[in-house]
Amino acid sequence: MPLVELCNVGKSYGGGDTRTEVLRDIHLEIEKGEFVAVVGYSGAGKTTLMSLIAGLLRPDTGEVKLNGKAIEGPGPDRGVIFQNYSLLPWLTVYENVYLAVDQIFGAWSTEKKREHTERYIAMVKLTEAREKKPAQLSGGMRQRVSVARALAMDPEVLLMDEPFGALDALTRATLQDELARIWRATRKTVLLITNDVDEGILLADRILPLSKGPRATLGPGITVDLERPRDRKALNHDPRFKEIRGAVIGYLLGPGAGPRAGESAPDAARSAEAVA
Ligand SMILES: Nc1ncnc2c1ncn2[C@@H]1O[C@H](COP(=O)(O)OP(=O)(O)OP(=O)(O)O)[C@@H](O)[C@H]1O
Repeated sequence: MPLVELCNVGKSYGGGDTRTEVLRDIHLEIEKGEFVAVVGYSGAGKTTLMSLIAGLLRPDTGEVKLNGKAIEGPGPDRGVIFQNYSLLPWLTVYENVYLAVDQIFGAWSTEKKREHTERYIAMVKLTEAREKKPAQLSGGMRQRVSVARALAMDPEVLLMDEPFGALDALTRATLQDELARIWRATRKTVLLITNDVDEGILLADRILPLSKGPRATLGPGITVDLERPRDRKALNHDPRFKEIRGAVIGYLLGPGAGPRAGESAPDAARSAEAVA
């Protein structure tokens, strides 16, 4: 049984003349321990898809399941990381993570909760910044806190919605490498939503392209059979990497999947268009 399963899912916003069908016929299965990336156009419905799995939205049609059971709302079995950090500004790095640990593992001894908190802060290399408040941190550091907090809650699946989208290119690359390292160490099930094709290929086992909206749907899964750990510099010269990139971009730019007015293309597709 897949850990996460979406079957024939559809979602619209609004009603009457203003009704927009954002997602249609979404089928998705994620196995335990798998790292899946959904890559798609801005405005196509990526956040809507994530919110359905997070339990923040209900589908109009179809079913969204975790471990075979319909998702009724948000829960600690799904750790969600959004683009805009969502940390509590009046708490330190340590307190932000500890609060989440305490909510989930309230029955543990204080000592055990402290150790657990410290371990995840160390995992994202923030031990030295543990007493700082979010306003004193860079965007990359804030997002590391979000990752530590989500992982410390030990969810069954980590849902990441454009987690590095607000970061500069160098910080983004560093955090991608850190996420890859953490994933290798934890083998946590991850669903990453991104508009960056290369990010998806660098990190995931499988890429699912999301076609243009409205009525966006997932294209055929593309397996990323590149050895790990993956070296971003070496990948640029790897023929298999280029093949996978070509397949994803080919689908996204192909008939029926390209951008419509008001939407922007995923990063690599945009540069592929410029070259073409
Ligand atoms: N609450 C809402 N009410 C009405 N329309 C909405 C609502 N939320 C999203 N939409 C519309 O649904 C479409 C998909 O939005 P969504 O945020 O899921 O896209 P996205 O792919 O995550 O975009 P981005 O990459 O820009 O964040 C957009 O056209 C958006 O304007």
